[in-house]
Amino acid sequence: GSAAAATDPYAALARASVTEFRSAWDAYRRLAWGRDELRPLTGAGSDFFIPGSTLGLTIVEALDTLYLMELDEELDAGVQWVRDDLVLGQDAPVQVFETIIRLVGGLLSGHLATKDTVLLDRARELADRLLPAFTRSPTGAPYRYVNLATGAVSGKENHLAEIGTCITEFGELSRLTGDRKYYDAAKKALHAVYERRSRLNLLGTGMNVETGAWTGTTATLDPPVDSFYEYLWDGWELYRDEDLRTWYSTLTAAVLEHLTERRSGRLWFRQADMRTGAATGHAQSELTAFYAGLLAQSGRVAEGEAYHASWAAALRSFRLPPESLDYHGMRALDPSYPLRPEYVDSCLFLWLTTGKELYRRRAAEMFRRQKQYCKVVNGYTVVRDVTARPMKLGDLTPAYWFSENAKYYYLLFARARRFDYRSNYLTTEGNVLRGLR
Ligand SMILES: O=C1NC[C@H](CO)[C@@H](O)[C@@H]1O
Ligand SMILES: [Ca+2]
Repeated sequence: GSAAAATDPYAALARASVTEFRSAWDAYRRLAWGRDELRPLTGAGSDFFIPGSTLGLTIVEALDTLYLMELDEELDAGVQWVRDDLVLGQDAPVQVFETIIRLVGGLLSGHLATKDTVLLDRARELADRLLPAFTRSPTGAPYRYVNLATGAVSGKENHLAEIGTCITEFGELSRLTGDRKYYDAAKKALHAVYERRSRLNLLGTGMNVETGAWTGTTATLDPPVDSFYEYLWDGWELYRDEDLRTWYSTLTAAVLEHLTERRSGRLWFRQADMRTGAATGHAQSELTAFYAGLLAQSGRVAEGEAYHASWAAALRSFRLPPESLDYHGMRALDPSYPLRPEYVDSCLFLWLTTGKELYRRRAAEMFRRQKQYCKVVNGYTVVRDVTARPMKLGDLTPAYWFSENAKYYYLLFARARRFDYRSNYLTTEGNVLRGLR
């Protein structure tokens, strides 16, 4: 290779990131092609959205990763499956949030990568089937489920992340189709939550979308709230909607005032009563590790770096991040590791924001541990208990692994020719909506 390759310490990791992706992708193609997800130990497929049916989840989630890795034959096979075999009008309820971030987002990034208009048509058809969840809601906050064939809605008690994580996928659809109804529905949902914030500008965890009553009054960054905050900032970043920046700034100031906790010099985010601010818990989900990247992207670089350092310290106690930990004693509350991407998600965006090699080194360490503990004959599998020796493995390759982990490692190590490292946007599911070349 060129002289540069000889001196690039990440060239080997770049090649390895593609090799590891292919081990899982080839196993999926061989054993579960067209199914939502792969069970790598049993070598079977599994259903994510509708029992006994498929929406081709892993194929749709992998489309832009295949494009970035220049695996164009594989990409063509995936697009062909969407054109020939993806059936959307299924007479069954689907979870609106998961369908938007995974399928609408995956179809849109696949369209932006390939310019294939069928992928855009499918994204629009799917969004039109999901819209009744928003338009039938008295508050504008969407119902949790909608039947893709009949438009029947259900699940009036919904969570904040599920209510508020759609404005970038829906906004992109409005931009590409010229129809603002998608953006407007997503913004109305965000506002339905924002206008019910407490006097302290704190939010709860869930809402009755018919009455607007809070169903959970604990203020937290953990799921099921997490990406609500992410999409306020992202919506401002993509569409320069001043309302979204105001809502993000107001709510983030309250989070930093009432939820930050320093423990043994480490920065964490506790649970509190949304009305009084009184501390009510000190658990921390691994999913909240995304917040380190969001803080840095939204101008709070020091806090973002400090928070990522807390998770790097946690990784020195645990070989893989537990799903949830008690940061008062660094005890695993949920010892599973379902191949979560958030720690590496933040490595990528802290590296892009600060330029510090530290974040590529942390990502490389996580890549090595994922390979050491989660790699099996048919690709990668989840871990049921990271504290057991040897680790107890589960039997699933989550579709987000193809859209997130694998993509983030590649972008961090490979100097991807098809990615604009200076100007880009990735959704909470890792779908690239800006910056594909
Ligand atoms: O925002 C999300 N939450 C859960 C998954 C990854 O942990 C994934 O669907 C997405 O990143
Ligand atoms: Ca996410």
